[in-house]
Amino acid sequence: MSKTAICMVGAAGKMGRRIIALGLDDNDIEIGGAVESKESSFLGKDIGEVIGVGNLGVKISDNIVETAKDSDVLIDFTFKTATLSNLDAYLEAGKPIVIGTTGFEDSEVEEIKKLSEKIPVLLAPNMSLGVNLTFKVLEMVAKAIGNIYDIEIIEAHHRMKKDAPSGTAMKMAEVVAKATGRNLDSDAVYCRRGLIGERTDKEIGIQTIRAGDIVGEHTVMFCGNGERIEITHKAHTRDTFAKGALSAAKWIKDKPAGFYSMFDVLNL
Ligand SMILES: NC(=O)C1=CN([C@@H]2O[C@H](COP(=O)(O)OP(=O)(O)OC[C@H]3O[C@@H](n4cnc5c(N)ncnc54)[C@H](OP(=O)(O)O)[C@@H]3O)[C@@H](O)[C@H]2O)C=CC1
Ligand SMILES: O=C(O)C1=N[C@H](C(=O)O)C[C@H](O)C1
Repeated sequence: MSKTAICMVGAAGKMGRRIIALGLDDNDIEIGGAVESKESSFLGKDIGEVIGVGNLGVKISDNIVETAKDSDVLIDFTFKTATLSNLDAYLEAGKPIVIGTTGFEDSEVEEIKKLSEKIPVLLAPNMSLGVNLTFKVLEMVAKAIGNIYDIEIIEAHHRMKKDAPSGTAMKMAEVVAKATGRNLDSDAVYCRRGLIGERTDKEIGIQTIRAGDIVGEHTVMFCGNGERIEITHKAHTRDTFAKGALSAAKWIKDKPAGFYSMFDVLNL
């Protein structure tokens, strides 16, 4: 297998740093480029120096199109407004792209899907094997008992996370809503306070915790009278997501234009 050169957009961020560090340990990956925002204090610095592994000869740039020239695949872990404002540059770069950024509204996902008519795009709110397997388990459980038992989703993340609920929690909600014939626009309840009255059968509760350095935890509860099932995934390290992003980059390198997810990479 020939090597896959990656251009990391959001290179100095928490995920960008781990993807580059693990990429350096991977014989099938090369670091082709590193991109940060126009305002970044890291511009012009070597990404290897920034992540503490010594000079790699890869300077951090704010020019996506130029930087992507030395890469096979782009990887974006930034912030939703950054991803959306970079879409034109991604099209001009013309390389396959893996997007791990979260927080997109449905209309914004449609914008990303438009890009996938021209280039291969993989969008996934969570790149871990365990979470993607959990999506499948949730579909099965929700189909079996989701219309008899109450469904609640709880997610917990570190204090620096900017979007809520997490992209993973929203995907879990989407999976159980689809499996039980519900509509998140009308049936999702994001937090409760005050004289809220009895719970309805249809609602899917989605609760958010932000605290300390929690990497990422998701629990979906199916609660009946006399018992409950809790399906939980806990990420112990960001490397779990970073490894998934690198697998996705290798997988998408030779794919035709289209809209892909981690299910395609993992054959789920
Ligand atoms: N799919 C998955 O498996 C996972 C997804 N995520 C998601 O990935 C995203 C990033 O997470 P995380 O790394 O923790 O966040 P960070 O804030 O640590 O990193 C984001 C990086 O992107 C940079 N950035 C901002 N705007 C631009 C721009 N226009 N062009 C290039 N770079 C830019 C930021 O710079 P600055 O700080 O200067 O703004 C920062 O360095 C989030 O949406 C998160 O939810 C996270 C983990 C796993
Ligand atoms: O911001 C994070 O850290 C994470 N974000 C993703 C999400 O929003 O689902 C995935 C993971 O849980 C970590």
